[in-house]
Amino acid sequence: TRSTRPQRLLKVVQKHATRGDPQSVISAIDHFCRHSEWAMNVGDEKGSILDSVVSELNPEKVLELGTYCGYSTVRIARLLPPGARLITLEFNADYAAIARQVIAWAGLEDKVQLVEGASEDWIPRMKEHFGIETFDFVFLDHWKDRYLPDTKLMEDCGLLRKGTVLLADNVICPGVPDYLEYVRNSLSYKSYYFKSHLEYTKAEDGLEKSVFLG
Ligand SMILES: Cc1ccc(Cc2cc(O)c(O)c(C(=O)NC/C=C/[C@H]3O[C@@H](n4cnc5c(N)ncnc54)[C@H](O)[C@@H]3O)c2)cc1
Ligand SMILES: [Mg+2]
Repeated sequence: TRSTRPQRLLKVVQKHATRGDPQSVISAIDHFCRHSEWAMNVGDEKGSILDSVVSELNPEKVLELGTYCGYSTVRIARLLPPGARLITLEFNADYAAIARQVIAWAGLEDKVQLVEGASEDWIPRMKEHFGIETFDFVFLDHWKDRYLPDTKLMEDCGLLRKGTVLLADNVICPGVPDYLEYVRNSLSYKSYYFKSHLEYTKAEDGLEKSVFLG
């Protein structure tokens, strides 16, 4: 039977990227998605904004919701200081299997813990299962109707501290209206919109950076 797009993306990484070189993995995926098959990675343009937010923050404890093929996982993990940890949640077993191999090809498996399961099941278990007190940085890029409930769940589980940064992909396209309304109107967040484009296209999209105020 025909291969899947994530399988073809992994093949491109293994053919064109250099083992242990995260930038070559990122470039191989971006070239494939721009010239062969579009895929829902955060992409190079929004990815540069993601890079700048991570570099400025230098986070020790990072959570990513929605691994997909591991593109943003690699983007974030490559910038983390030694000893820092990224936990990424992915409930599709096929995508998780591809992402593990992409992350390994980039040589970042020591910084990344890919957990196969649903965010709503694992967010409440972060403290007892992973010994996480609070996260410094959270990247939201999973199903768009889960951004708001999962943010409230992280608040309720005490996983956010004064200064924790949430960065949400796709706040315009596909759009997350309920999440935007919440972080932009809640007294518990200071929110900023980074205007950009939907990955590999000319359509408008953007990232929303929201700082939890405690
Ligand atoms: C109209 C329209 C359609 C599509 C686009 C294009 C477009 C552009 C984008 O950047 C996008 O991020 C998306 C998008 O839909 N992303 C959803 C991404 C899900 C991944 O996360 C996984 N997952 C989903 N919920 C959970 C969950 N609870 N726990 C654990 N993993 C979860 C899934 O298993 C997938 O691996 C779409 C633009 C406009
Ligand atoms: Mg996205």
